[in-house]
Amino acid sequence: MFLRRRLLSTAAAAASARGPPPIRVSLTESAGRGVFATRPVSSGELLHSAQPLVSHPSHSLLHEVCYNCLRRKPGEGRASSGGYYFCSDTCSDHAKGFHDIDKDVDWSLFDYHCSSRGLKYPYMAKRLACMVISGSANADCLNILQPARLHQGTLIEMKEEFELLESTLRKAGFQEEATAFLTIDWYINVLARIRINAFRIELVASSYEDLLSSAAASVSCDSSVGNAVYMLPSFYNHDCDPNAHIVWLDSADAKLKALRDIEEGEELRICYIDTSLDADARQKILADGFGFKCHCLRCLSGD
Ligand SMILES: C[S@@+](CC[C@H](N)C(=O)[O-])C[C@H]1O[C@@H](n2cnc3c(N)ncnc32)[C@H](O)[C@@H]1O
Repeated sequence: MFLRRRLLSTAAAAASARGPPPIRVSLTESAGRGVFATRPVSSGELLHSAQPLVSHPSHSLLHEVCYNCLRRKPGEGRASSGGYYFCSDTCSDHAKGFHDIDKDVDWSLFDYHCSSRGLKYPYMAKRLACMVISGSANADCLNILQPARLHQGTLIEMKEEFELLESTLRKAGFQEEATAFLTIDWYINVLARIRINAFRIELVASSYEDLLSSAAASVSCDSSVGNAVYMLPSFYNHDCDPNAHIVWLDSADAKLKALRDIEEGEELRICYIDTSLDADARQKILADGFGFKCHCLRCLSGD
């Protein structure tokens, strides 16, 4: 057993020094597409990193984290003309597309609508809309991701959000051709994908100051710095006893890591929810939020 583990980790270490990430996306038997290991992977190994397709800070931390990468502001940050903080010139340059659009728009009605209802996903749709208007993203860039099935009540709420987003952008006077993509169908398509695929980002404290701010944030129930949607991480299926996990060190750049030794060909699965919940609570959240019944070994054992 010991020798096998050593061989596995030596092979994985040698392979990780070269080449592309040790994963491929293909069809599973019962959970749509999934991510599979293309070689043995050892516990703790970094599978790959991923940058967000779209992200947005939590509303309450809008001026406390980088408007682009969600890194926490260390004491005195550099405010931009719109009052947002960017942690570096790279982030400020990267955000130029959507920030040039959204800084001149009066978002007060849209913000009030979302913040008074505790809505976070419309902010990501708003950011994507600004990215599309600026030409830094395609309107259909999330279409490859799996959409959620939406209920009638949700569709009615989305129509209201859409009308606010659309009227806010129209009032700002953008050329009609730049906003031609902005239809109710576009909005529903985007939100349906964000609902299933968005990650709530909680940073791992990388310094004593970070530790203190995340401790303070957890007391005020604000431990998440924002939300983001990624491409590859969206193809990972769920398991209540996962063999991989997603972590964020100091920004929205995600790291996918193995939680144990993994064989070549094994499916890599992460846990979408709090693993400490009991089986009934887990099943309810997965059915309501993600639309599936979990048949993982842990659920089957009733744990
Ligand atoms: C983030 S996506 C994962 C990738 C997805 N399978 C695809 O084809 O794009 C989440 C969706 O995958 C499916 N899924 C994930 N884990 C599953 C599981 N353990 N059992 C059944 N379906 C699962 C569900 O439809 C869920 O809403």
